[in-house]
Order: sequence, then C-alpha cells, then structure tokens
Amino acid sequence: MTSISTPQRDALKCDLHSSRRDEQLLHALLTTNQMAEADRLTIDYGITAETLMENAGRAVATAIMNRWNICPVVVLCGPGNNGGDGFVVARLLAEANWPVRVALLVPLEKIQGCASYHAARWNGPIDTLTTATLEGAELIVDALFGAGLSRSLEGVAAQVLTAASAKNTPIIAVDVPSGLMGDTGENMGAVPCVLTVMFFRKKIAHLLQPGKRLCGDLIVANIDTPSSVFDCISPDCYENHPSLWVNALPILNVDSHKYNRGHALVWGGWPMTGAARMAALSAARVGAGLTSVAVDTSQNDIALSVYAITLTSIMAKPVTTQQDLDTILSDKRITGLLIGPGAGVGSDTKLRVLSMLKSGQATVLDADALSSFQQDPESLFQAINGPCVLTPHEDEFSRLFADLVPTSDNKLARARAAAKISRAIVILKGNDTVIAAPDGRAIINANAPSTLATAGSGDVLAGITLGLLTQGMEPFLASAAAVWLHGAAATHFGLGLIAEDLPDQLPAVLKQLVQLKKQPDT
Ligand SMILES: NC(=O)C1=CN([C@@H]2O[C@H](COP(=O)(O)OP(=O)(O)OC[C@H]3O[C@@H](n4cnc5c(N)ncnc54)[C@H](O)[C@@H]3O)[C@@H](O)[C@H]2O)[C@@H](O)CC1
Ligand SMILES: [K+]
Repeated sequence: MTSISTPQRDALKCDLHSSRRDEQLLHALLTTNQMAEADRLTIDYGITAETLMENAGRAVATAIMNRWNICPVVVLCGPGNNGGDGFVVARLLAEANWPVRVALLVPLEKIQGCASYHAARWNGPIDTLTTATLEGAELIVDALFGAGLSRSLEGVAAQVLTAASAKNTPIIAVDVPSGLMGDTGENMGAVPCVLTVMFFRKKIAHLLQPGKRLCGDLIVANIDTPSSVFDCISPDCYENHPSLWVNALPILNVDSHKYNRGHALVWGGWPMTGAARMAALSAARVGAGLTSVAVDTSQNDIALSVYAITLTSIMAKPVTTQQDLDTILSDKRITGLLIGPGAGVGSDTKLRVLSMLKSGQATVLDADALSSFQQDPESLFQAINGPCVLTPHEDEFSRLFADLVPTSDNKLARARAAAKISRAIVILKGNDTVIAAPDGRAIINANAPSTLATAGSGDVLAGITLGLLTQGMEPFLASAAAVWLHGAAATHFGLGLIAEDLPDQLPAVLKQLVQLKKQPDT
C-alpha cells in the first residue's frame, strides 16, 4: 500500500481529484509497491494471479505479432513473475507458429507460484541461460526481472543481456528492461530495448532518464486490473497531461478586461536583453492582461531604447535604483514577477530577487536569479514565503542545492527534496522535466521534443509559467501546464525551431486546450 499519510492524500484529492478524476488516473505513475498492491487488490477482486499473468503475457505476445513478421525468438526468463510472463509469451508465440526458444536463468524447480503454473504450460524445451542461447535469434524477449529487482544485475543475466545488446538484435522488455529500477529510472545493468510492454499503468522508471531511453517505445497494456484499485491506492506522481490542469487554466469571459487578467512584470537586464524579451512575450501570449519589463537603466539609457523599440504591446519601465524597483513592486495590480533570464549573476540580482519575494506576489525565479544564490541558498529559501516557482536546469540545480540535496540518479527524489527545502514549486528541467511541490506531489513531463535543446527555450518556459501565475493559476498546476505548453509549442513548430518561434506557437496549442476544457468532465 502507498506510504503517503492521510492528510497528504486528502491534499492531493483537493488539487487533482476535483474533476476529470478518471481521466487523471490514466496518467498516474505507480511505484513498484503500488503496482504490487494493485495486483493484490485485483486478485481479491476475483481475477486469479494466473489469469493476470496470462493477460500480461498475451499483451506482450500481441505487441510482438503486431509489429514483427514471424521470425526466430528467444525468450529469456527469470526466477519470478516476470519470468512467468515470459513463459506465456513463449507459449502464445509458439501457438501462432513462431519458432520460439526459452532460456531460464535458474533451475526449473526454483520457479514458484503462478510462474510455475505457466512454466508447466510451456511444452517446448528449456535451455539454461547462457550467451549461446542467443544464436540465431532475430528477436529477444527480456523477461528476466521486472518490478522485483532489488539490486544490480550481475552474473549470467548481465552477461547475456550485454551480449544481446552487442548483437543489435531487437530486445522487447516485459514490464521494464531488466536492470532498470522501477521507482527511480536508475540503470543497474539494463540494456537498450526497442519496445517495453508494461501492465495497467506506467511506472516512474518508464519516464525518467535513463529509464525512458532504455525502454524504447512504450505500450501500456490493459490486463483487466480494475480502476477501483484507486480506492485504496493514492498515486502522488503523474505523467503530465492536460487532464491534470486544464480545468484550472484561466478562462476568458465577457467580464474579462486587461486588469483582471493580471499584470506580469519581467526583470529586463542588460546587456543580455533577448532572454527577458522572449519571456515577456511568452507571458503575454498565454494571457497576462498586461506585461511590463522593468529595464535596468543603472548603466545606460540604451537598454531602455532596446526594450522599447523591440517590444510593442509590452511596456518598458526604467529602473535605475533599488528604490525604483520597490516603487514598481508596490503597485498591487502587478500579480506575477519573473527574474533570471539575462539578469546577470551577482549581488544586484540577489537584492532584486529579495525585493520581488518581499512583495508577496507570485514569482518565477530562473537562470541567473538562481545562480546568484549559489553561495547562500538559505537566504533565498528563507525569503520564499508566497507562491514561487524555481526553474533550474541540472547545472543551476546543483549550484543551488549541492549541499542540501544528496547527489543521486533519482531525479524525482531530488526535485521533491528541493521543493521541500525551498518551499517553492521546483521545475527541474530536462528531457524528463520533473515538477515537484513541497507537499510531495510530482508530475513528470514526457512531451518535450529534442528541438527544445536550443538557446533561450528555458526563458520561454519561465515566461509561460509567469503568464499563468499572473492570471492566478495555482502554482503547481501552472508549472505543469507551462511545461506541457512549452513541449506542445515546440512539437507544433517542428524541425528548425529557435526559441523565438515558441511564443508564436502558443495560440494554436491554447486553442486545442480550450476545446478540451469545453468538453464535459469524464
Ligand atoms: N500488475 C502487476 O504488477 C503484474 C505483474 N506481473 C509481473 O510480475 C513482475 C514482478 O514479479 P516479481 O515480484 O516476482 O519480481 P521479478 O520477476 O522481477 O523477480 C523477483 C525475483 O528475482 C530475485 N531477484 C531480485 N533482484 C535480483 C538480482 N539482482 N539478481 C538475482 N535475483 C534477483 C528476487 O529475489 C525474486 O526471486 C512484474 O514485473 C510483471 O512482469 C504480471 O505477471 C501480472 C501483473
Ligand atoms: K524484464
């Protein structure tokens, strides 16, 4: 059963349970313990363990038959239920006239429970697992270890998988590539697969790197686990999807005017002006009623001209002294703040960040705003008392949290720990961006195309987040929505993307979301 406490579970229901709950649960990411609990509850419900295993093996066999023509297959079976699934795959492929061989890691008499039931239904020979087993195979099914793996792969299992990978023969993983830790995505000996078929729901490892890369394509198979298992299992991690936050997106109506859509303020540094300009444009595109850039005129007046000439609907406000900034921040019509893109690392940026946080308005801290606190992160965290989103990439994350969050390959745990320490929402960016809240809620994003690996795309993400916060959206959901919109905008543009293309893609992506929002809750 899940380990989260009852109050926390209730809090989750408040934020994600309010509507579209069934749709949201399709995107739940389960821990290996939660998956085992789902299995147990399903068996209580009346579906036998043998049937579940049959369904799981059938899903894998079907996926193989749908994708490949008949060819020689070797199924590598391990000692537990993952191996049991493998015996089902072997039997069903053989029944469909595929040439199948089975290789078993342990002596047959060691196989227990429903795995032994399905091993007995396999009529063909069973080889002892060695690298020789791979001879002649054109497809390899990896049913060695699944959720039950508790330590690094070693010995024959590791040798055979390494040899299989070296041959470049396509490998299909049952549940997870063996050696991948289901709760973290850490690689403890897995090799890359072309396809992974998992059951009921994805696990965290299917989305977090390096797991995501090792899995290849993903198929989530229905094995008749009833959704009522969620009466007893409360997921606290989801794959990012509009159903999680579309109902919280700001809406326009006849009473909308520019002031009640919020006023976003971006700190516009000098001489790097492009970052703040792209962020401001992005905030405006996602619906901030007014967007201003507070322009650093402490060094010269050229900065103000650059911002004023290159921005049209976005206002440039000169700021020469700290007092000027404080005066702007005292305007209560300003409802969202962003500092970091092109701000410069140093004590001036630190002071400006602290002024912004003191204003109590929702604040996004990105890039240089984070790096400026490298020597003194505690002073930043103490100043965070209101809605705040931190958007570090891995380098910025390690600068800020190096001494506070243990270094590990577990990105989800690191993002959660950082959110708790900073009392802010943390968007830990990357191909597998994690959005974490101080109370433990987490969302993993999977819609980001690699074209986002381009200068300035982070500035756009910070601006989108700002635009949603400015309109009053709850920070955790605003962060998830921003990350998703960012990925969808990049996908909508396609190849050749540069960061300044992104804001212009937002209207088309928002249009699709508005349609979804209009649909009745499921
Ligand atoms: N919804 C579900 O959870 C379902 C799960 N099924 C399958 O059941 C699997 C989980 O089964 P199990 O819990 O039996 O786990 P595994 O089949 O992953 O293996 C567990 C066995 O491996 C041993 N072991 C663990 N790490 C090892 C290592 N590094 N070296 C050597 N031995 C090691 C354990 O002591 C145990 O004997 C899933 O991955 C999935 O394939 C399906 O059969 C049906 C539905
Ligand atoms: K496996």
